[in-house]
Amino acid sequence: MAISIEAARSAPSVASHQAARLTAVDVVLSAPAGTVHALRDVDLDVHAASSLAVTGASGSGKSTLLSVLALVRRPTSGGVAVDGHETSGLDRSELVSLRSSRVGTVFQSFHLEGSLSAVQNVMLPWYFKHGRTARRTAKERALGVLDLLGGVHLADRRPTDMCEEDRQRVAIARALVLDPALVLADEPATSLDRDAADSVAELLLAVPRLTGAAVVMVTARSCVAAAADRVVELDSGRIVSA
Ligand SMILES: Nc1ncnc2c1ncn2[C@@H]1O[C@H](COP(=O)(O)OP(=O)(O)OP(=O)(O)O)[C@@H](O)[C@H]1O
Repeated sequence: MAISIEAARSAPSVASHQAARLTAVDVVLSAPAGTVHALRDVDLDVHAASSLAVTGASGSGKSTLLSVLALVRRPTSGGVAVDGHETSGLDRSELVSLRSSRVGTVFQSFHLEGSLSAVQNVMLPWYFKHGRTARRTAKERALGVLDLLGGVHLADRRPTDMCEEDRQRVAIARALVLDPALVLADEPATSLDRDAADSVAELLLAVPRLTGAAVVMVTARSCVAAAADRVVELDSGRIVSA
């Protein structure tokens, strides 16, 4: 049985706290010509069940911000909390565990497994977390999320037999299958034509309403940013408008 929109809405809620919180975050990176201050004194609350667009010129720190939120890059200084969990005291395996259970990521180039059907792709994070023991539950959950995103008809198709918009629909479903508090997307529609890009952006911006997750999306398109609940603009690693 597919999971309905109502069931997804009643999934564990993050409403009692922020989906993510950055406090005075600095990221300093080593570069051949010296050091680069990729993020400077960034304070940011990502509210549960809301969408946030991140904009800024090339090199302003957008991808670095997402990598910090994804718990992939530790800040040089400052605090990061995801879904109410402070991360500064966590070791690498604890960070990986928090990321895999509470953060979903949507990649520009989909990163779907071509030899698997859509529903099998969506089930993958479930298998990594729970093993193959709960196969039936995994499939029900995957079909439910595909249904939620208007993609249940794609379930048995392989990524190679779909248009790019539908591939990204499947990739978004995969990002949602473990019911994350936070979904991150770094320019998720760059490789798509304008109409498909709009549909993908629309779908991502609907996720907070559909599942209660917060969505943080890097976008260069002002119309997409304007459709988000909030916009932050970065300039040389600083938030210049929020
Ligand atoms: N691995 C790295 N090592 C050193 N410097 C880096 C590294 N990654 C990014 N930088 C630098 O950090 C700054 C911020 O980069 P970042 O990729 O976060 O910006 P961006 O806004 O996402 O840019 P773009 O829109 O071009 O992807 C830039 O000056 C960049 O050159």
